[in-house]
Amino acid sequence: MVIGHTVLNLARSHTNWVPGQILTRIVFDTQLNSSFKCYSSGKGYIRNKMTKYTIVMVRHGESEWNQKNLFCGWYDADLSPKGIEEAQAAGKALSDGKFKFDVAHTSMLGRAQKTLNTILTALGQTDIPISKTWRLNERHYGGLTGLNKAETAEKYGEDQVKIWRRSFDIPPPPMEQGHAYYKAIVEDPRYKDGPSKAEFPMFESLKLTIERTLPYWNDTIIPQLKEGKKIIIAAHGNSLRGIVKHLDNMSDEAIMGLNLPTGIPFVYELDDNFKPVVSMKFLGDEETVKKAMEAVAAQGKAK
Ligand SMILES: O=C(O)[C@H](O)COP(=O)(O)O
Repeated sequence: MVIGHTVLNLARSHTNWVPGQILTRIVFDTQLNSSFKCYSSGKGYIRNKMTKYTIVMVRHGESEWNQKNLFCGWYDADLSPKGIEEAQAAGKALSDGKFKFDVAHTSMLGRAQKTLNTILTALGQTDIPISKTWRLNERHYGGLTGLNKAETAEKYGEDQVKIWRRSFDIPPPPMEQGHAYYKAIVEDPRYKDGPSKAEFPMFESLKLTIERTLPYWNDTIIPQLKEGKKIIIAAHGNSLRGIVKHLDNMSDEAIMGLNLPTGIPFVYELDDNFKPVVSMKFLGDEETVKKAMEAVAAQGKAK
């Protein structure tokens, strides 16, 4: 059975699970025809590697541009009312799970920062240090920024939109100087300390996104984990997909099938080599997570 087989392979590659303990985890379907499958077994598997570090990540709540189904990227769209509710629910889930954090990391974009603040408010932890970095920004959607995803699929075809949205290394077309949002992004004073002119993207594939996100993971997040800090990252669909791909050592093909839902926190437990002992454990019920992932995947369908 494909699902069980996939779980076993993923599990073995991470941790040499052995039978005996209940485990529920999200896995990726090898056929890539749906965003993910859930697997839960009464027999399950015990990990024989120890969790040394725990880190929580969350994609921001629904933004106004998610709600309108527009390619957003580095445009600073606010949270929609539903996105605020999602952020509040994320805070409640973390509070119910008794999570506490020492530090938080987020992007330069308001939707991620607001999600983080809403969560920290729910946890009574608004006083912890918050680091903001462009390296956790959403991938830059280039010339597609501001276009409606469904209309773009009607015009260029769903396959092309899927390539733009989910291929590993095929970028969207660049954002030209005359683009409606060029100035709003390039001249935004929040970027005065970086990225440099040379680093400032005009488009990004997932590969390029990972190339600027991973240095932050390696040089900032990992050292803090080593210091014993409890960390939450509030960021974006594609900057987080990059981190997930790295942590789970997913192939360029497999990552195409992953669509992260808005506003549902997920937990990674890592061993002493920063390899996952538990991958992407969502703080939400399976059905809700599954539906939310499918809805993200469907944004690129023609109407
Ligand atoms: O930038 C955007 O439009 C979204 O936040 C992520 O979009 P995607 O799911 O189409 O990659």
